[in-house]
Amino acid sequence: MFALRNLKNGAVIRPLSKHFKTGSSLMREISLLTEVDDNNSTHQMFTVGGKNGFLPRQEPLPELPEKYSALESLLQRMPMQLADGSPGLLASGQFGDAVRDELPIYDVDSLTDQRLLSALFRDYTFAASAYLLEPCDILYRSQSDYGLGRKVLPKNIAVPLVKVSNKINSKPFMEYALSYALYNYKKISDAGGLIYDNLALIRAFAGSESEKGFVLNHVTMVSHSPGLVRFAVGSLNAIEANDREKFNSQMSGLFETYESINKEMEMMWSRSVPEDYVKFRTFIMGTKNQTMFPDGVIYEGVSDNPVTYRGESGANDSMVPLGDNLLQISELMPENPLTAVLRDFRSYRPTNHREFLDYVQAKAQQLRLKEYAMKDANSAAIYLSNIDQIRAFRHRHWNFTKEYIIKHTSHPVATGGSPIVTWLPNQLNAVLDLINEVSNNIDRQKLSESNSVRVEEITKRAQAQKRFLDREVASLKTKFKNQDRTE
Ligand code: HEM
Repeated sequence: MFALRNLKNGAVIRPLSKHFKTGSSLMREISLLTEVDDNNSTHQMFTVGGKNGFLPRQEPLPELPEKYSALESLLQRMPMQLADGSPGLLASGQFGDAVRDELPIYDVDSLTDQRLLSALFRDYTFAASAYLLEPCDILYRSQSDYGLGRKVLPKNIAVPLVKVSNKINSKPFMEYALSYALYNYKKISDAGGLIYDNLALIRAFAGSESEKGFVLNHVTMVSHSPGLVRFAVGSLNAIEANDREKFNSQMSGLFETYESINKEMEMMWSRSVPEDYVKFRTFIMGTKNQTMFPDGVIYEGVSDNPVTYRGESGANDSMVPLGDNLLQISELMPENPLTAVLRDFRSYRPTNHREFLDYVQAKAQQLRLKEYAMKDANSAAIYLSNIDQIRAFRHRHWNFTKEYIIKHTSHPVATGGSPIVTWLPNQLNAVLDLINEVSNNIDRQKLSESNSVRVEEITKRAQAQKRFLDREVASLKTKFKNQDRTE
């Protein structure tokens, strides 16, 4: 059995149970583990830990076993451009026919090995998205219009996909962590680290350098997340022990980790060319709040009732939500339909991530992290610096969205189903407002010299960005329709 102790280096948090509820008295139920039983193949792949952070606890399985060779072969021949430069099935619009002709209904009933189940989930979701969106991609390439997707997911994908999803507790659709990004990398050299030059993609739609850069840049950012997990838990523990010095050092560690993540994010510009993004983006679109699927999708052999799901999106990453929850930003988001989308996004992630984030949110509320930070001017400055890192992330991210998407398409909805010009600014605005509020409540006289300069810089920048953002969104709203529509 696992020992329930505090999180330390190398620890994982137990795949949480049906028993978890948010509420102060139930906090202990998410007791943190100190030992990983890597040999236990029935433990889910995504267990948050001080060693692996938000990445899977074992490297993703890069290739399916021989028994699934028809699926493996389809996925290897699928990308627009294959490794040798020749066109794949999606380039000629032959993927759908190949699925119908070649793919048996694999029996997955007896499977319990989570590493294999996760690989099958990744691969069936790739096949499902390619199948459903292939007609949209063909039309978009000639007319910059997505038209309609396929309405029925055939049973040779739908049936095993739903079964595998149930076994790993996810929705039966392409997902950020479990499919496209965080379960889609392999190391080139086993001995090497999780750095960009040592990583390759397992599956792809376009097969281009830009798609590789887009996906793997997420992975290299998330490779810093073990620090986030350790410092977040450390900050909460420090408040519980009323140890201000430790609180400040843990929050400083958190700040430095976010800074490294933001620095890594900046590499996106050189690793993935903005003009290329719309070429593979079609395949990561969802079926919810998208014109391509006005009636949803029927999963043949599963149910006659159509279903819809949000598409793959970094919005399902856990690093920024961790900051939002720990720093008590989440509860300050405005109550509006856009914020409801933010909450809905949070259900599209591995269960253990979700439970960890819920835990952090409830614990930060219970311990009143913000209030604790604000009681001491220098703690407040470090707290503000962390909020500023969340701002830096959202600000750069908004710039990505303008350069990679808004400049190249008039489609009004992002892959996750959020309105393209209002949703991201909704959260960025809330963070800018919070910076203003926190900064106004810091007693500047009590700050060290360096913290004084830091607070001043952060405040001025946030005020300037706020003025600019408001004008920018007002202008963009005149060009994009239905930007208040979220369902
Ligand atoms: C070219 C690069 C990128 C583009 C064009 C882009 C685009 C978008 C868009 C349009 C959304 C809105 C949600 C939706 O899909 O409906 C979104 C959300 C989000 N993406 Fe990205 N993204 C990029 C890179 C990244 C990276 C590298 C990360 C790192 C993990 C990331 C994390 C997020 C997060 C956390 C959100 C939610 C933002 C919030 O809570 O305010 N994205 N992204």
